[in-house]
Amino acid sequence: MRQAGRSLPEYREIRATVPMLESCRRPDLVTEITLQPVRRHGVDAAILFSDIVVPVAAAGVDLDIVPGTGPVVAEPIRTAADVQRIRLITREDVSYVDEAVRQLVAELGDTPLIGFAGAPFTLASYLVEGGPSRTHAKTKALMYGNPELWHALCGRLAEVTLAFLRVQIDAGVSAVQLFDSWAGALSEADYRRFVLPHSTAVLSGLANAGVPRIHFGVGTAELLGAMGEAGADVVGVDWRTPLDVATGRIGPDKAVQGNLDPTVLLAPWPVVEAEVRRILEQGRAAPGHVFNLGHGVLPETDPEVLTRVVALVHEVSSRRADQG
Ligand SMILES: Cc1c2[nH]c(c1CCC(=O)O)Cc1[nH]c(c(CCC(=O)O)c1C)Cc1[nH]c(c(CCC(=O)O)c1C)Cc1[nH]c(c(C)c1CCC(=O)O)C2
Repeated sequence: MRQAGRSLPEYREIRATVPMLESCRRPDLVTEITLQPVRRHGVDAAILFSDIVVPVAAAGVDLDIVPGTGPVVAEPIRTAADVQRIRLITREDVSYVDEAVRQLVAELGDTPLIGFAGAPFTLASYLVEGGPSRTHAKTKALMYGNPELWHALCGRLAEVTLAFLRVQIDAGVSAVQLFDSWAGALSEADYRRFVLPHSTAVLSGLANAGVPRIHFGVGTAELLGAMGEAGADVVGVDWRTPLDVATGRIGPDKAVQGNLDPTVLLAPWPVVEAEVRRILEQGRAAPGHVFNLGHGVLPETDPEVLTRVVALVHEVSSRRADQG
């Protein structure tokens, strides 16, 4: 998720003079920004500072990340010729990511680094719409109206994504997360027909890579089972579905990640504490639970509250470990 960064003054200071995409392409800044939440909060893992559109830009798509809006594409992808414009990427195209990951792995020591990429549907939505969309109307119109072109686009995006994740894994990340943030816009039937094959191509392509794979979306209560089938080891759950219910849908053989509502962090501490404890309890239904928010940290979050949440999660889990 766009997580800790935006709430931190030290992050805002760096970003005050450097545009988002440029900061993702400078290994020194990627390293510093990635380390900031680890230093400040003592989280158990670092998430690489990058963005889901970084590999798409490296593949030749003219785009920018506009503050307060998100990714904006200069010429949206709508035809077969447009799909051809998305090149396959090599390590050289994203050498700054390769370099940043190597630097980070050296600096982080025992703290694992999580790499990531956007999943084909969520990337396709930005590319087809030309920017963020509430309804994903143009994306769905293409999907329903020209399935052949849709599958060509998602097939190409799956190849780019797989190549991007392989670069990160070769450089040393300990786990990867595939973000299908907007998959919750689809019915399960449409998800299975139009999206699952492409997300499966990415996740199953990494089956022998030796790192755990996390698959995340928002508003995916009805899709949790299908998203688990895409081949992840861990399924991310937003705050709408309690983790024990989610485990019932995903099945007993996969871990879960989540699922604190990011807005709860704006509430008084006793409310936050009760929610964290409830989530840790309900997470016990799964064979593993990665405590996290259900989506990204809101920029107005008080960083002190985040530090306190991390400490509370550590306290509860170490007490549990003592009790066997
Ligand atoms: C959908 C999506 C995007 N980017 C991402 C997703 C999938 C996860 C999710 O659903 O949150 C993933 C992402 N983006 C970013 C990270 C790195 C981890 C982190 O620093 O938190 C990660 C994992 C940096 C970022 N990516 C972005 C920021 C904010 C840039 C800033 O304002 O400083 C960060 C830290 C920009 C971005 N990039 C995107 C959006 C919607 C935005 C926010 C636009 C806004 O509200 O201003 C696309």
